[in-house]
Amino acid sequence: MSMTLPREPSSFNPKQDSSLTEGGEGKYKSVRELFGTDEDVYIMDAKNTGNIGRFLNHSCSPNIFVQNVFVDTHDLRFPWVAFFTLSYVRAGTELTWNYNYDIGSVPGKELSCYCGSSECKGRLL
Ligand SMILES: C[S@@+](CC[C@H](N)C(=O)[O-])C[C@H]1O[C@@H](n2cnc3c(N)ncnc32)[C@H](O)[C@@H]1O
Repeated sequence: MSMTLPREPSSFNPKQDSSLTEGGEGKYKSVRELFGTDEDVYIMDAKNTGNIGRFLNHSCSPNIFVQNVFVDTHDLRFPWVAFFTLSYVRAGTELTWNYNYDIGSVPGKELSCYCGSSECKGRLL
């Protein structure tokens, strides 16, 4: 018999988590500053921890796509972020998705794309 523990939305305040700060200085840069103070946003940041999905690379010709799925609540703020294949994928093939970042949207940040696709746009950011 398998038991499934209830999955609760968690709250997280980076300013209260001492593992993310060192000597009062922020150890990791928060992306919260990219949003306005009046914007009520939830950010899923897998930089330091997360499941295997955080290792999926971007490709300009991806073989999977991402979709929000509502499993344990219909609260739009707490979807499961699910990946589905776009077509048959042979075992051993790297799974990649299109990050769909807006190139030039993060001031001072440029990221070249190395997906290797013939349709590569050359940049992630
Ligand atoms: C979600 S992580 C993917 C896993 C990461 N490659 C790793 O080894 O931990 C996203 C980061 O991987 C890198 N990355 C993913 N796809 C890329 C691509 N097509 N070209 C260049 N860098 C990529 C970028 O540094 C990006 O910020």
